[in-house]
Amino acid sequence: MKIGLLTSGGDCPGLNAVIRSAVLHGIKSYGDTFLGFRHGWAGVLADDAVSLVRADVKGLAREGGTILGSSRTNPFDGPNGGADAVAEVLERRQVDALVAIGGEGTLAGAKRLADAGLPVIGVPKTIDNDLRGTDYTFGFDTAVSIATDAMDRLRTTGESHRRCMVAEVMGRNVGWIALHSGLAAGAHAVLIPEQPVSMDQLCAWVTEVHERGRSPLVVVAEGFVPEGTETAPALATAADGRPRGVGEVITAAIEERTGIETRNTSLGHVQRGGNPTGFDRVLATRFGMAAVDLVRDRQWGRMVSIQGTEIVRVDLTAALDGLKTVPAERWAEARALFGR
Ligand SMILES: Nc1ncnc2c1ncn2[C@@H]1O[C@H](COP(=O)(O)OP(=O)(O)OP(=O)(O)O)[C@@H](O)[C@H]1O
Ligand SMILES: O=P(O)(O)OC[C@H]1O[C@](O)(CO)[C@@H](O)[C@@H]1O
Ligand SMILES: [Mg+2]
Repeated sequence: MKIGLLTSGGDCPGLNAVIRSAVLHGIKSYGDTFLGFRHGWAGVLADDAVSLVRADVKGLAREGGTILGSSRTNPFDGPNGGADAVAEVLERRQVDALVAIGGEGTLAGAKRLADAGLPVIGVPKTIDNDLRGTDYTFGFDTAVSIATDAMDRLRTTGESHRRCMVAEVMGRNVGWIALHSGLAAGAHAVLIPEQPVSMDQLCAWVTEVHERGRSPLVVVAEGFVPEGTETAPALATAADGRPRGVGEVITAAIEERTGIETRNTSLGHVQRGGNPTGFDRVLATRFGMAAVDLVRDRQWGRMVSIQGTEIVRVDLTAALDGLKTVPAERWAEARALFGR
C-alpha cells in the first residue's frame, strides 16, 4: 500500500519515532511505500509531500521535533479545503491511506474526513496528556522529565537564597504536566486549571514552608486561573487562545502578600523540544508500528491507543469526547503534601 503520513498541532518529542517505526515496519513487513505530507494538513491542501524511504528515517527515534514539520491548519478551511479536495490529492498521489498524527484538533479533522469516506486513521500525540481514549500520549513523559529537572535546579538556587520559586509549565486546559512534575520535584503547591485555589490558601502554604526554613516551590500550569478572577485580567491572553503570564502574576502576588522574595521561571517551549525519553521512544515506536497494522486492516476512523501496557485500537470518537482532565482525587492526593 502507499501510506501518507502527517504530523499536526503542537510538535512533541516522539513524532519522529512514530514516522521511523511506521516506515520501517511498513517497508520490512508489508512492502509498503510512504509519502510524508509537509506541515500537517497544510501539506495535504497544498499537495506538498515528499517520499519517505528507509534512509530518510535513519536514527530518527532519538530526534525531537518532526522531520515533516507541523501546523495548526484545519483541513476543512480555505478554498483548497474540504473532504473532496483532500480526496482529490490522495487520488492524484495514489495514496491508499492517510495516517494523521496529532492531538484532539487534528484527530477531530481526521474523524470528519473518515466520516466522509476517506481512508484516514489516527495516532494520538500531545505533551499535555489530555487526550481521552488512551492512557498516555508520547511527549508527556519527556515534558515531565524536562520540567522536573528544571525544578530540581530551581530548588537548589531557591534554598541558597531562601526564596520562593515559582515554575510555570505548559497546560492551557489541563494540569497533568504540573501535577506530575510537581510531585516528582516535591513541590509545596501545584496549581492547575481544574482546581481553584485562593491566593490566601497559596500564601498560607508558602509561608508555612518558609517558616520551617525551606524554600517553597510553587508549580503553576499556564491555564490556572487564580480564584476570584475569571480569565484573570492581568494575564495576557494571546490571539491563539493560549493564556500567558500566570507565573509572573502569582509571583508578584506571593511577594506582595507574604513579603517573601519570589522569582518566576516560565519553562515554555523548552518542555516540547529536544530528544524524547526512553519511555516516549518506546510508546511512539509501538504506536507507529500499530498504525501501519491498522492501515493493513483498513480500520478507517480508528486510532491506536495504549491501555495499561497493551497497544489497542479504538474509534477516533473515544479521543474526541472532551479532554482528559486531572481527576479531583489525583489532585487531593498531591495536596496532602502541600504547605506545612
Ligand atoms: N473539528 C475539527 N475539524 C477539523 N479540523 C479541526 C477541528 N478542530 C480543530 N481542527 C484543526 O486542527 C488543528 C490542530 O488542533 P490543535 O491546534 O488543537 O492541535 P492538536 O492536534 O490538538 O495538538 P495539540 O493541542 O497537542 O497541540 C486546529 O488548529 C484546527 O485547525
Ligand atoms: O506552540 P504554541 O502554538 O504556542 O502552543 C502552545 C501550546 O501547545 C502545547 O504545547 C501542546 O498542546 C500546550 O501545552 C501549549 O499550551
Ligand atoms: Mg489541541
